[in-house]
Amino acid sequence: MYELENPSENHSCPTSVQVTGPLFNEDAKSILNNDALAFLSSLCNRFSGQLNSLLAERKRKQETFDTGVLPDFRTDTASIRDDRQWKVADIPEALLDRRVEITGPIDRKMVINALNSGANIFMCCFEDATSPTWENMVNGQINMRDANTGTMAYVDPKTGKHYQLSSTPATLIHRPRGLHLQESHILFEGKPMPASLMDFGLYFFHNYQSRNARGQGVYFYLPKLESMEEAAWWESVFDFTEEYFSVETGTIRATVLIETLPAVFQMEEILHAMRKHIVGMNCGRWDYIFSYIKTLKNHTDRILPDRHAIGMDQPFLEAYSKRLIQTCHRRGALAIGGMSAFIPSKDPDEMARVTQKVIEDKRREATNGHDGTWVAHPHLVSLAREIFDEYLNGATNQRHFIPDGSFNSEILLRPSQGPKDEPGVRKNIRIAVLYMEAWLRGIGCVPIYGLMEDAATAEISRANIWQWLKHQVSLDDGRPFTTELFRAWLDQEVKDMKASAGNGEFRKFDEASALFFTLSTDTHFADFLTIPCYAKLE
Ligand SMILES: CC(=O)SCCNC(=O)CCNC(=O)[C@H](O)C(C)(C)COP(=O)(O)OP(=O)(O)OC[C@H]1O[C@@H](n2cnc3c(N)ncnc32)[C@H](O)[C@@H]1OP(=O)(O)O
Ligand SMILES: O=CC(=O)O
Ligand SMILES: [Mg+2]
Repeated sequence: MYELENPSENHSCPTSVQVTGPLFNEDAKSILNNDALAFLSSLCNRFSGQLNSLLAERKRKQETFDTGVLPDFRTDTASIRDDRQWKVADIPEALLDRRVEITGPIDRKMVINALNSGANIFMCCFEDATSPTWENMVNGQINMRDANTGTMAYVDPKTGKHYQLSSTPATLIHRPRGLHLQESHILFEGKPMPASLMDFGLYFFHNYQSRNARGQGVYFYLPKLESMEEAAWWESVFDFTEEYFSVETGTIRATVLIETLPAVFQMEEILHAMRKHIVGMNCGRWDYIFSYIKTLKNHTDRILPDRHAIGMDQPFLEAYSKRLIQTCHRRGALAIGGMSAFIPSKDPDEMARVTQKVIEDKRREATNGHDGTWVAHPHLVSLAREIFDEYLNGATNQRHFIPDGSFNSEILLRPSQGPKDEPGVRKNIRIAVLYMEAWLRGIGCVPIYGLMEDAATAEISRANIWQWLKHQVSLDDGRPFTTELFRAWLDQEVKDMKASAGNGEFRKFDEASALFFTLSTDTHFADFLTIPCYAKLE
């Protein structure tokens, strides 16, 4: 049994938790009220120590991969995989039809636009698409609260345009920050609290009643898990929370992103560990590609070619998608596809190309057996819906379909071929610097060269460059890719970008390029670029 604190009592502020960020308005004060802080304190008290051990275990595993060991299926959990009987809990009605899911950052206008977009689901992203300034994170919670009570409205100060929620909004799913991130504006016992617990805890605290009033539970997308132990940790957080607030087991429902290479070898175990709360898994393809590079960074036989040559038709990615579908459908869970990063263009020729790319991607996913997919922009919702409608033929999902094949470790790890050239390096430099520059200004998702770029996609550019430098790969024209060459190209590109950006707009260029140079040339590969960037955020 847990020691419960009654949430209806008016707690005084728990001394173990200290808010150091400003409570900048009445809404911010109400989000961080004493009862909410008491709950955060209970979560930290019970779960932050375990979280530190899980993060230490990630490092330990990575050290073995760095010595040349390859990820593989676990022998100690074979009985979970071999037992054909168990299934995940029944999926609630509100989460059965997920043909189209729009994702987006947490600012007020975007939240309203996404909820009104006609998609089945809106995955509101506190992770890849958000730069976690204190103001962004607190405002994000205010927006979530108002979205769930249905009272959300907004007037754009630039255009005067008025926004309000439609009567049939998408179902809201909250994506908290990953386990690796901390929130430096809330201290638990004097140290920054786990960001995942802050986002999860505040979202649950402020929304479980309004969601219950709509006849729905509280839904989460969980990012960047690496093992069944991490899944079991989340399951305990859910059990604890449901007991703390005296709500039914299964009030919380989660969809887990399979977006790390270690996790693809433990999908059944993750479903099993979370079987009371999990409803599905999602192919978070961008972080997955990043994780492939990161996990295998020392393996010279698996260096990835240029980022732009890595599409879902690569054998290792095709196998990942199909194995995820096979695993989910066998266990009664949904298998959601990933994000095509193409975004609409005002140029008709470019728009025709984008449309074709998105159609190809969504067709591939529907044919593989996914139950639904992600889009990055409201204008792509109907395109994705038409394709899934066509393939699902009137049904809301295709859980009955189980792809054939063994999708073993050989194919999941199969090396990829493709170009390694100067234009690829230069593009990676530009994307990484432009993205980090925006992030340092509090913007977590930006359109760059017709693609949506967020923390996951920018990581691929950063990791591509680090890996090529570490191994001094030979470019296709025969030149070794050295630090000197990189420095010269980085300086040229930054000069160019500054010139075309105009005065004042890109205030953080120098900071971003200095950080990027260090991240790319350091002998130690930083686990996530957002960790050193966060230290510079405010
Ligand atoms: C790898 C992953 O993790 S994927 C998941 C995380 N990433 C994301 O969620 C990315 C989501 N997409 C976006 O953030 C945006 O589409 C961007 C930043 C790429 C482009 O945004 P913009 O430059 O504003 O695009 P654009 O000018 O075409 O927008 C047109 C309208 O659509 C809205 N819009 C665009 N994308 C979205 C979105 N994802 N959600 C809600 N509204 C959106 C804009 O707010 C704008 O609204 P307005 O006409 O009322 O002003
Ligand atoms: O979160 C999604 C991804 O592709 O990364
Ligand atoms: Mg991701």
